[in-house]
Amino acid sequence: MSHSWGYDSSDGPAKWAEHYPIANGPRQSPVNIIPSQTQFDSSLKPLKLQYDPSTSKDIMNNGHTFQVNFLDESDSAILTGGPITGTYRLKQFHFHWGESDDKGSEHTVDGVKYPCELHLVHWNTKYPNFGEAVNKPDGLAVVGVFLKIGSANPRLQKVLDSFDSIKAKGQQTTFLNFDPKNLLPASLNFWTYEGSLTTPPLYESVTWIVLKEPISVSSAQMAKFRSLLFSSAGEQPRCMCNNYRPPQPIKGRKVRSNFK
Ligand SMILES: COc1ccc([C@H]2OC(=S)NC2=O)c(OC)c1
Ligand SMILES: [Zn+2]
Repeated sequence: MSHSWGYDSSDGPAKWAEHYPIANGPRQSPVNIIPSQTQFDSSLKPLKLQYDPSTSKDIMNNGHTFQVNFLDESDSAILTGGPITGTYRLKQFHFHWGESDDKGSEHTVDGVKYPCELHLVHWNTKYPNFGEAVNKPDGLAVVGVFLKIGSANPRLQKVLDSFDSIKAKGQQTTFLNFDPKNLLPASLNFWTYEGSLTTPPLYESVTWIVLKEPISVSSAQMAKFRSLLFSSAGEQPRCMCNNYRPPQPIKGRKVRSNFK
């Protein structure tokens, strides 16, 4: 049975290595991206995200974040191009955020934290399913999108409106006809590097594709993220926030960009 973990001082990122020694591995995520130390790679292909809103299924509070799950039995919602070879299928997306607007993202840029970071999770169809792909070195491709405080983002509204139904851990509700393409910025300029899951089991299975351009979120919308709970219904309520891992050592890895 997997060991319970969280984000408090008693069970958070500083303690994960006790039960998940890969936490100190060679390709851990997130990392601090230092643009002046990244390398432009002209061989990187344009990123191609072909999503199908009819594949969105439900939205759930898993006790660590909330995630929107997608039907992934066919190549309806796929990621191709960029740094990856082959076809990766969209499985879910979720977010990480802080207790205040000055922190919350997992990746940082020149040490700058954003209030929130979106992860669009895709698995390599060379494997039969997500469960088989999740621990393979080329198993996953996660597109990371920063959220920056500004005007309210109407494209987040359907997600925010579902929060009353998934306030507590384990709660889930139908979430149909949502197009995650609407959560992407105008530019698909990206940084890419080889990394890992950012929570236990911390598998070193992720090709990271972090978009340079953030999308907007208002401070009021961020406050709604913080209305969710880590705790189950009936338990002492614990605010779902600060569910981010800090940047990990780069350990000689190169971060490449598809832009100059
Ligand atoms: C079992 O599936 C998992 C488990 C953990 C993660 C974490 O790794 C990243 S990245 N964000 C997370 O919350 C995951 O995301 C792809 C998928
Ligand atoms: Zn994540």
